[in-house]
Amino acid sequence: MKHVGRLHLVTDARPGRDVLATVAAAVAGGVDTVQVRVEDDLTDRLAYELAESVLRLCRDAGVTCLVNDRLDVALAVGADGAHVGADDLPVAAARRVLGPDAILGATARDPVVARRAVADGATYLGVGPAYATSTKAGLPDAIGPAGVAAVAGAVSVPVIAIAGVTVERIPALLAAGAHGVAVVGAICAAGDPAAAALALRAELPA
Ligand SMILES: Cc1ncc(COP(=O)(O)OP(=O)(O)O)c(N)n1
Ligand SMILES: Cc1nc(C(=O)O)sc1CCOP(=O)(O)O
Ligand SMILES: [Mg+2]
Repeated sequence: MKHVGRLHLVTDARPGRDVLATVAAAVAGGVDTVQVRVEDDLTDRLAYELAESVLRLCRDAGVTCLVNDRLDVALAVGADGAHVGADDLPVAAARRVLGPDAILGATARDPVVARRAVADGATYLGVGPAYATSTKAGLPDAIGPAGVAAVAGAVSVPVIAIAGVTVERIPALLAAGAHGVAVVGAICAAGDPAAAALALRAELPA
């Protein structure tokens, strides 16, 4: 099984974004896990083709590649695993679909959901929103480092903090028990995604 990684890039696949160029730059800068996340209305065909291309970049760099939501796409391209949340397949079902060896991430915003997700087979937890974000609408209030700490203290799997993560905020998230962070805007909206990834990476343990 590949490693869960400490610096996750979640792709920003909104129209007009050059996802592959961003992924290539981010990987060069030190991203060690890429999660392919596409718009809900993107066709399966296009999601498959994008995931296949991202996976190729990841394989060349020895980086972990996960697919958000679409387990069929994850399996079809041979990704290292997938990430599911409250609107997706339940964690136990996702584990059955992916098999025992895949990396399976699950969203957990509190300790109760976190413990259940781990019992059902999650390899790691995506925990947030750590801070406010403009990247995704409809989220609950930010839980902050204290909320991340509550989840991290309840489970023994790696906790990946997500939402509003910046270079400056990483130390507080690590102190809260996060194993790593997942970002969209901090890399995808940066003028120089490779430099942005390098700066984030510098705040994380090896
Ligand atoms: C690392 C990580 N954490 C949380 C999420 C959110 O997943 P989910 O709740 O399923 O929401 P969508 O991303 O599907 O909109 C994530 N993708 N990655
Ligand atoms: C995809 C996603 N899921 C979240 C959650 O809390 O469930 S926050 C998020 C996007 C995070 O983007 P940024 O790094 O630009 O804040
Ligand atoms: Mg989801």
